[in-house]
Amino acid sequence: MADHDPVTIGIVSISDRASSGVYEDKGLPALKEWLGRALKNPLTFQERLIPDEKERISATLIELVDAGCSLVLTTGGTGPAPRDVTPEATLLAIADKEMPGFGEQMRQISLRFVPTAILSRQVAVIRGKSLVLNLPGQPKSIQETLEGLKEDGRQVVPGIFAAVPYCVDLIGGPYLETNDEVCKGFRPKSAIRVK
Ligand SMILES: Nc1ncnc2c1ncn2[C@@H]1O[C@H](COP(=O)(O)OP(=O)(O)OP(=O)(O)O)[C@@H](O)[C@H]1O
Ligand SMILES: Nc1nc2c(c(=O)[nH]1)N[C@H]1C(S)=C(S)[C@@H](COP(=O)(O)O)O[C@H]1N2
Repeated sequence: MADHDPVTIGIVSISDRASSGVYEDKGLPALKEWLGRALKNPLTFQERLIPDEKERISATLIELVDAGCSLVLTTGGTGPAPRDVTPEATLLAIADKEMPGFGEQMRQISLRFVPTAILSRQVAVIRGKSLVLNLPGQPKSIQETLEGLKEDGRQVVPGIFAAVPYCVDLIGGPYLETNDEVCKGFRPKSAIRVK
């Protein structure tokens, strides 16, 4: 059976300059492109491009969770600069639970690409039936963190997305199915849906 659960995904680009038109936003296109390649499910995106403002970020994340997004991905605003407040907006205002493994793994992956990876304070949280993940702002970091590092086709460091489908199962969301050549989602055998 080729049917896959439909899924609504919130994608949020957080950048003062992209949201005010100083430069073109590359975060939302990069997120859509990668998720479209990685998932077999029919996808609906809810897109937002907003400045680095804590209240605005929290309100946007809450709105997307309330709109039924099973997954919400942010990009940008995770660094140490005064206006980088995405982790605070994600944690303090909207989290039911923190999921520290995602941020830890992202920094491990990113260290294979840039030594400044440790400057990214990204977090992941559960709110209701939604998983909210912060990614760094550099557009190329989206693929790097979601997909991990491959060398000669071999997965050297797993991307964080490998753990997303099972996490979404556990919070009562749709059954996400990955294109394994992009990113192989991992589930324990007992959680694999029989076709
Ligand atoms: N949404 C985006 N679209 C295109 N490029 C971006 C975007 N966000 C970040 N970048 C690029 O990545 C770099 C580092 O991102 P960072 O989030 O630290 O930006 P920033 O210096 O805080 O500024 P801003 O919030 O105005 O994007 C930026 O200088 C820019 O070159
Ligand atoms: N994979 C990856 N992670 C990365 C980067 C990158 O280029 N690739 N840039 C780093 C840098 S320079 C910073 S300052 C932090 C925070 O970035 P942000 O404020 O754009 O979210 O992410 C880090 N993580």
